[in-house]
Amino acid sequence: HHWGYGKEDGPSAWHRQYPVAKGNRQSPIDIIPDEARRDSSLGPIFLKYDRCTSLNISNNGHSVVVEFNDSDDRSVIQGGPLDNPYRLKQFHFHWGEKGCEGSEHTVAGVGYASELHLVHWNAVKYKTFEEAATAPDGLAVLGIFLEVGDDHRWLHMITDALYMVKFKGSSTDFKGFNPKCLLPSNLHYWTYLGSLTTPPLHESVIWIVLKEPIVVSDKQLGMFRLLQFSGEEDGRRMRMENNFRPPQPLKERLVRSSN
Ligand SMILES: NS(=O)(=O)c1ncc[nH]1
Ligand SMILES: [Zn+2]
Repeated sequence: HHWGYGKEDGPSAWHRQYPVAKGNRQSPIDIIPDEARRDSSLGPIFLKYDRCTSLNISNNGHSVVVEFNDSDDRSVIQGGPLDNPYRLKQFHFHWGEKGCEGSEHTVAGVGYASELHLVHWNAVKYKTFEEAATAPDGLAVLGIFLEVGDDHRWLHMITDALYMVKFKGSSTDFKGFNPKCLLPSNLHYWTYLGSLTTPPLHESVIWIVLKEPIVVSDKQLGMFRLLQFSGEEDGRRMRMENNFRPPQPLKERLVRSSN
């Protein structure tokens, strides 16, 4: 009996199997810009992504995930709140069924249509992603909001592949993709200490959430909703949408802001 996003197995039920769901540094959160502390010691983030490290795109039953070769430092994020480079492991999306909700983080109570997460791990201090994923400074996730408007000129490279991974457990080659094409022009960000937003909800993430959303069309977002939570053999069709966790209590945390 696996976790999901439905009424019975969704975010409000996760604490039964994953008690850390009620922990002190859970994600996502509602980011309140006026309450974030502008921190001049927070430098710019640097993203060095190598197109040769992308491997495959797959449907894991919760989202669509693009995985990367993380055997060296060809694709890393560094700077900002990070003490060393963190290696890109995968990116994935969260989205809703209509334009006004679907992101995980919200900004002053307002949600976006979707949110892209680029997941990186601290390969300087830890030997494997799995080990890093349970350490308080093990992961760095870059969050990028997607808002609905014109077509995104490069997102079609992902949406064109979605028909190949319609069902849970499907995967296909996805070589030569550089996720740098999915970044907004401005890399100003908020940062805070949080967790994975899906089970096991480990409190191991330094979150870096970009202030500027990217713009994608409703048509492009609609392609994500053609994906299924369920496998090909499953009788019931389960459209993949609303795969987002709502904001969690901030507790004693401070959100910092780059300039
Ligand atoms: N949504 S998230 O980026 O916090 C995540 N990555 C891996 C598992 N969960
Ligand atoms: Zn995510």
